[in-house]
Amino acid sequence: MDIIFYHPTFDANHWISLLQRQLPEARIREWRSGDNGPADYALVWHPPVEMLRGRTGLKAVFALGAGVDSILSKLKKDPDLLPAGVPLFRLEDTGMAEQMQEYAVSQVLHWFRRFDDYQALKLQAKWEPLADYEREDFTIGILGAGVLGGKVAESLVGWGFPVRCWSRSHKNYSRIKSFAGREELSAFANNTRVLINLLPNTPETVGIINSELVNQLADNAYVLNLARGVHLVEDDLLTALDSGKLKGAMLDVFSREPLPAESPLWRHPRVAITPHVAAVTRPAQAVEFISSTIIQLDKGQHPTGQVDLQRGY
Ligand SMILES: NC(=O)C1=CN([C@@H]2O[C@H](COP(=O)(O)OP(=O)(O)OC[C@H]3O[C@@H](n4cnc5c(N)ncnc54)[C@H](O)[C@@H]3O)[C@@H](O)[C@H]2O)C=CC1
Ligand SMILES: O=C(O)C(=O)CO
Repeated sequence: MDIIFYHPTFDANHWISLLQRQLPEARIREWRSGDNGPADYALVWHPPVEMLRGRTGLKAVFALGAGVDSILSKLKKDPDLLPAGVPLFRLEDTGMAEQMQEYAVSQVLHWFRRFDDYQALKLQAKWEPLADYEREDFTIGILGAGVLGGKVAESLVGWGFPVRCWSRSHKNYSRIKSFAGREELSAFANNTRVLINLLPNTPETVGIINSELVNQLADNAYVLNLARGVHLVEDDLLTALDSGKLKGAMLDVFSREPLPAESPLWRHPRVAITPHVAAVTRPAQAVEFISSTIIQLDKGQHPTGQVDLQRGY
């Protein structure tokens, strides 16, 4: 079996040696421009069109991340980016759920324990104990209840918060309230105090965190955007922060990355920012998932993780 690998920044040698350990029989190489040699599988991130053009003999292409929005948006502009009929797989969890849980739980607890208020008081040298927040007033609403959103929901239930999620179809959770479809979005938003976004970027989800949605949240709500910048209408967020509807926001992703220095988000006192690091690809776990998927495909099985190109995730 021949495997080609391309990533603009990852250490290809490290990935190839991890893959070789899992798939000792495979011939694995870093793809470079001009390489038209044989390939059964391709592992890619931001691949040049030349890499996969016409490779209809591939058994699968693996995206080296959870979100496939960038590859699908480039595919719309250039249908040669992926060979027709070849399945595209994405990473499912591979260590990202744990990272998302760490991020979401730590920030929810930060807001719940009013560390944002105490930081503001500290800057005024004020010693002032504040009233505690109650968990029942701290409903967490998670947009997207997939591989990552589902795990984040479970961890917040473990901390005793009321948790609800919103997805395309209803989920059968015992302690998480499930809402589905546009018709239930308002009911989901109503009384949500912390809105966490873990949706994929598709034409249906772009701009979903806008004034209309934010105005339906509980007063003094918070927004945690962990998915993609285009989900959030940044001007609407700033308006809601300045009107007092929102108490704070923590953003990991932005419609333009890196976030330009002139963005008012950098200077807003109630906006916290991280540079798209909520959950990064972990090579060893990703390689384990990819190798096991390859083995299943070679046996004619139907592993999970295949992207539905029509649905867009
Ligand atoms: N900030 C970061 O570092 C990272 C961000 N991400 C983002 O997180 C996203 C989610 O990842 P996974 O949980 O693995 O995806 P997933 O595909 O397992 O879950 C997606 C969820 O969104 C729901 N959904 C999709 N379209 C919908 C619609 N139109 N209406 C209602 N619900 C809808 C699905 O029902 C599902 O519950 C990725 O697509 C990626 O953009 C992923 C990894 C790292
Ligand atoms: O895997 C993804 O989709 C990411 O955003 C990685 O940072």
